[in-house]
Parts: sequence; structure tokens; C-alpha cells
Amino acid sequence: MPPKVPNVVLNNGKLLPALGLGTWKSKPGEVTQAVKDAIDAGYRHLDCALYYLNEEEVGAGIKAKIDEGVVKREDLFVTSKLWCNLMRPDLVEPTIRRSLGYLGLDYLDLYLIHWPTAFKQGEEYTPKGPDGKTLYSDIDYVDTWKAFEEIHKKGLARSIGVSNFNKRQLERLLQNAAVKPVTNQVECHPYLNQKKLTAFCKSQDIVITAYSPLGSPDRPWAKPGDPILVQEPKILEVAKKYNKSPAQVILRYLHQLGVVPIPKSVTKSRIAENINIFDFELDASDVAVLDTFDCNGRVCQHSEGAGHPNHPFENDEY
Ligand SMILES: NC(=O)C1=CN([C@@H]2O[C@H](COP(=O)(O)OP(=O)(O)OC[C@H]3O[C@@H](n4cnc5c(N)ncnc54)[C@H](OP(=O)(O)O)[C@@H]3O)[C@@H](O)[C@H]2O)C=CC1
Ligand SMILES: O=C1CO[C@H](CO)[C@@H](O)[C@@H]1O
Repeated sequence: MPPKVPNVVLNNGKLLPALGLGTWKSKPGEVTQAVKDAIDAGYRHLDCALYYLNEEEVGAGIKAKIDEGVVKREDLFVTSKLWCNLMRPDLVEPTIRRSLGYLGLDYLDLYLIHWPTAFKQGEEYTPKGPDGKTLYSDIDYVDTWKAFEEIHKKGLARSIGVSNFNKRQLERLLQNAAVKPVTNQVECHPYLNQKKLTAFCKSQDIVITAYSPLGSPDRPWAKPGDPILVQEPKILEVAKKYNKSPAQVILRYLHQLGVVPIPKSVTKSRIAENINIFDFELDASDVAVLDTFDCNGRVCQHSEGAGHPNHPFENDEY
């Protein structure tokens, strides 16, 4: 029997499974099998994005499991995201329709603004000028949000939310929104545990979805010698105590912090391992051990948006 994953109740009453499968860097040739393995292992929450260039192959995995009768569409919670070059309000509906087409779905459970930074619109995800710098656009994420409210009203996305927004940007969005974002998806792991942003979001009834929950060891820009979370000796020690793996201890820690981790894996055994975190609880002393790793160790800096007036991590308290 696959483990039972609890749900988190979103501010619109919809249910978000408390752990999902990440798909960034999952190669088109491997992600269909990963999605099938994940659904067999009990995952019902899939995190996708147009930017990951693999939504068609994710969709093939979903279709296979629906056709086999393992799940029904309504059992799944599928998220996608709108990338920075597509933030002009009139591009939101055609772009969600494009992701829906790739995924083979007629609605998304959740659609996110991927970053608050708009780039020059066009086919290129990261358009660059002759000097090699990213070309920006002055589109305001509040205007993009208005278009999100429209696609929500049309039923194309049952919930809408944001990703990589800082506190100031969320506050500004909340002041201007008719529909509240259900989540802010941000980087969150023991090196960057996001307790302040999580507390603020909780006060607004916004759930934090934790991306790169294992510290994204396969990020393309990782350098030899960079710390590797799942190899931290103190985490290995805690893992031994509970007879769990370091990844399970990290994901359980995030669960106990009240955030929703979305670990990526294309390895069948790890996919099963990562969801198996709901049968134990870290005690306060072990949570304190995990807390000591917090060091503002951000790995996703969004360097392609450096210098953008809405870059979320520049001049921000959190
Ligand atoms: N909104 C945003 O801007 C962003 C969203 N995301 C989302 O978050 C997801 C997860 O983050 P991501 O950056 O991919 O990184 P993760 O922190 O999930 O780490 C993924 C890496 O960890 C490995 N791994 C997985 N499980 C285990 C395990 N049990 N033991 C040891 N190693 C393991 C994977 O290997 P392998 O696959 O080989 O098994 C892979 O190399 C993304 O895939 C994406 O969906 C990520 C970044 C930005
Ligand atoms: O989801 C993501 C995956 O990779 C990107 C890096 O190029 C991130 O910026 C992004 O948010």
C-alpha cells in the first residue's frame, strides 16, 4: 500500500497534497517513467512548468496512469507556471492553453506566476541584447495577476498563485488582488528554511510550497566543493536515529515546518523513498539540529533577472 499523503487546505477550500513531485531537469526521455512511478508510489501532486520543456512527456505519464485506471483526473493536483517572457496580460490565456495542450489536460489545479520579473515578450524564454544582458519588460506582475484572475474565472486553473515573490511583492499583490494567491512557491530547505516568509504567508493564509527541498544537488551551476545537504554528517546522524534516509529527514523537517516540499527525482527507489515521510516525527531536539543549517544558502539566484527592478532577492529583508 502506498503511503497516505495528508492534504493541506488552501485559502479557497481546495486540497493540496502535502508533498509533490518536481520535474525541473527531468529529461524528456525519463520524466514519463518518473511520473508513472510517482503515481504508483502514491504521489498525486505534480509540479510542472512550460520552462522545463518536458510538459508533453509529463502529460504522457499522467495519461498512461489514467488509461490504466490507477487514478482519475480529479485525483491529481497538477501545477504549471507562466515564464517571465510571457507575462503580458493578453498572453496569459494562450500560454496556459499551451501548457494544458502539452499536458493533455483541460484544466490545471494551480497556475503560478513563475517570477515577479517580466522579460521582453517573444518566443525566447530569456531574450538577450547584444551585450548578453537579459532584455526586460516593464509589465507589472499586478497586471499579469488580473489576467490570472480571468483564467481562474474561466475554470482553466482551479487555483492561482505565485512563485519567488518576496514579502513586499506579496503585500502589494494582496492590496490589488480580487482573488488571493493560494501559495507562494519559493526555495526552501535547511540551508534556507524561510521561517520569516513562512510566518508572514501563514498570517495571510498563503501556503509555502518548498522548491529545491533537497538543495537541488543537480542544479546546472553546482560547483565541486559546494555543500551537499543529503551528505551533511549531522543529518546522517539524525537519519540513523529514525532509521530513515537523509532525504526523508529533510523532507519531514520541511513538512513539520508547515511547508509543502516538491522533491524532484527520476530514480524509482528515491521517488518511493521521498514520499515515505508520514510515518515518523522528528522530536524537538532533532528539529533544532536541522534548524542550525539555516545560513541564507540560496541556490536559485535568478541571475538572468539580475538588476531587474522586481528582482525578489535584491534589497529585500526576506
Ligand atoms: N518555482 C521555481 O522557480 C522553481 C521550482 N522548482 C521545482 O522544485 C522541484 C524540486 O527542486 P530541484 O531544484 O529539482 O531540486 P531537489 O532539491 O528536489 O533535488 C533534486 C536532486 O536530488 C536528487 N534526489 C532526489 N531524491 C533523492 C534522495 N532520496 N536521495 C538523494 N538524492 C535525491 C535528484 O536525483 P535523481 O533525479 O537523479 O534521483 C536530483 O539530483 C523542481 O524539480 C521544480 O519542479 C525548482 C526550482 C525553481
Ligand atoms: O523553475 C526554475 C528552474 O530553473 C531556473 C533556472 O534557470 C529557475 O530560475 C526557475 O525558477
